[in-house]
Amino acid sequence: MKVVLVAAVALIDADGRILLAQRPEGKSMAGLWEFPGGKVEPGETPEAALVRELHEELGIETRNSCLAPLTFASHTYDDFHLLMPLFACRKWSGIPHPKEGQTLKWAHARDLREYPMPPADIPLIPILRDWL
Ligand SMILES: Nc1nc2c([nH]c(=O)n2[C@@H]2O[C@H](COP(=O)(O)OP(=O)(O)OP(=O)(O)O)[C@@H](O)[C@H]2O)c(=O)[nH]1
Repeated sequence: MKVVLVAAVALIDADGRILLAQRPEGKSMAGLWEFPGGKVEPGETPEAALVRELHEELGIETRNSCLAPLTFASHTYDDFHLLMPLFACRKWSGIPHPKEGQTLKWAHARDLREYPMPPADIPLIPILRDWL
């Protein structure tokens, strides 16, 4: 089974809300809400991948030192196994804008269950709720 490394981040605002992005039509798992992030390229660190993805997907800037490891997901999909470290980030510059057709939503940790998420993300919800 192919193991795919994807870095994801819980961006947390001053009110303790978390940024979710809804996968656009036409992509796998369209309509589900996920944490910003993406595949780690060969030779890239998860932190560098996130700094890059946050710039590309949301138009915001952050740095490695603002990304704190929180937990991870390890989930077997039909065609690959997803290994996804989840970082927490409270410091960035700019305002997140959907640059790739996503819909963005700031959600309170207690409301996360109301957003349909990919199966790999489900075990992360109680961890975020307890941590925030
Ligand atoms: N960014 C992100 N990806 C997630 C989450 N949960 C989860 O299962 N994934 C999966 O991890 C992969 C992320 O890859 P990506 O963001 O670079 O790729 P993509 O969706 O453009 O490509 P894809 O069409 O190949 O799925 C996707 O298969 C996505 O479904 C999550 O919370 N955040």
